[in-house]
Amino acid sequence: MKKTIIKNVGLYQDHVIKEHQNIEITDDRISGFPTDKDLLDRVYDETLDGHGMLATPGFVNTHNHIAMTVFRSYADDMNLMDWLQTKIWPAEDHLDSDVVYNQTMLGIAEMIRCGTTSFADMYFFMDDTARAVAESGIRACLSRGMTGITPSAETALKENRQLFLDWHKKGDGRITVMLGPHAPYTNTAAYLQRVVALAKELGAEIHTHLSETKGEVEECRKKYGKSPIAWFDELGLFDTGCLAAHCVWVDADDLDIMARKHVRVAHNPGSNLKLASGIAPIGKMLEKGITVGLGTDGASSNNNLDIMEEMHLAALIHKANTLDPLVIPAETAVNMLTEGGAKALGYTDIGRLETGYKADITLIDRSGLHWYPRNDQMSLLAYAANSFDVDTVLVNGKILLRNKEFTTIDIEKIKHEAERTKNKLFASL
Ligand SMILES: CSC[C@H]1O[C@@H](n2cnc3c(O)ncnc32)[C@H](O)[C@@H]1O
Ligand SMILES: [Zn+2]
Repeated sequence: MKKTIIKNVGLYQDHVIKEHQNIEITDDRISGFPTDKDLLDRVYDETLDGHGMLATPGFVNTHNHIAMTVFRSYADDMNLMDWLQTKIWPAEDHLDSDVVYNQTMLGIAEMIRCGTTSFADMYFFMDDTARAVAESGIRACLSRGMTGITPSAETALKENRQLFLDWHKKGDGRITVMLGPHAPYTNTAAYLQRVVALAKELGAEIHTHLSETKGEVEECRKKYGKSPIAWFDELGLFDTGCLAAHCVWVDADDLDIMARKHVRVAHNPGSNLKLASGIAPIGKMLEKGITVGLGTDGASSNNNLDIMEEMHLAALIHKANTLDPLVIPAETAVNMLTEGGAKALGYTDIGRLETGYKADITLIDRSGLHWYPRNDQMSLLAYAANSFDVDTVLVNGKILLRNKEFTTIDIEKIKHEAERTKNKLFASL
């Protein structure tokens, strides 16, 4: 049994920050909030000084294609379909397991440095992604992306099944697996029905892209006479639980279906802006009680994996889009970064700093000039803070970043390998 104490820290709970608190961790879970007096006769294996810091639930990145770090700043200023069809999909044919493993390590390091403790991913060579997750100590929800209209359709189904059998609830329980049908426009009804059958057989949830662009919705209506949300609902894709990325072009009927079927949304404001996809009606989703978390999407459409930036964007763009300054207040933005994100990934004991919850914790250094004067700390966190303030990151009670230094990752090796595998991939194009 390992006992860790975080002493004298600002504690974020239910949108309230209490100063001078202690957080006790036993193995992988928060075991209490002892008083200073309690600490006098307790002995700990590890002590973290939280003086000047704010402890928040670890940040959650609900939608990523992590190994796409290799395509960072490779194809910019294009819309989604041009970007996918002319640049990304042809280049992805040249990926291999060495590229995916090393680029995943780079992405994991970037996310940990930005305070992220868990992420959802959909990509290829997911066994290598799982290996990098297991080694680095981060938490992840992984799916093999599946496109039913390509020659890889059969292999993809087999690989996603095997990924589930090999990795679901593995890596000290840090890894979960979903099924990843890519999108309505890359799949057929017959293939999606096989995905649903597999989901029911395994008890697996679904991670997909839905209603990302106006063109996607128009094409779906023309082909099937209904919206992508209605089509996926009819095919049963929401029946075992679904994490849907984007949901930009959804109407009132779609929102009703999403609320009724408990579809959880990964909101990717940076990617939606950069690919000129549009702005999702997040205020309306929240009004209907739909769970919403934040995602970066891959590093090629963002172009970084800094989830605090997504929180800032989410806190700002919806105000301008709806002309309502109250649509996403500071505490809602912070909630999407933490608890909302954790719920979106299907976690039931992650996303809050409470006794019994997993010890996924981000410590934020509040010494920067932008943290002064101390008016409203929720506002400072949502609007003024940035990821350079992240000082310490714990996942499952284990310290992955301490005083802004990695504890499990050799960062120079990661940079070298990222450059090597990028050169290898681009030489093969
Ligand atoms: C089949 S694995 C995942 C697949 O998704 C592609 N992708 C990356 N970003 C997006 C996005 O915003 N919308 C749709 N598809 C996206 C990625 O390149 C892989 O091919
Ligand atoms: Zn995506």
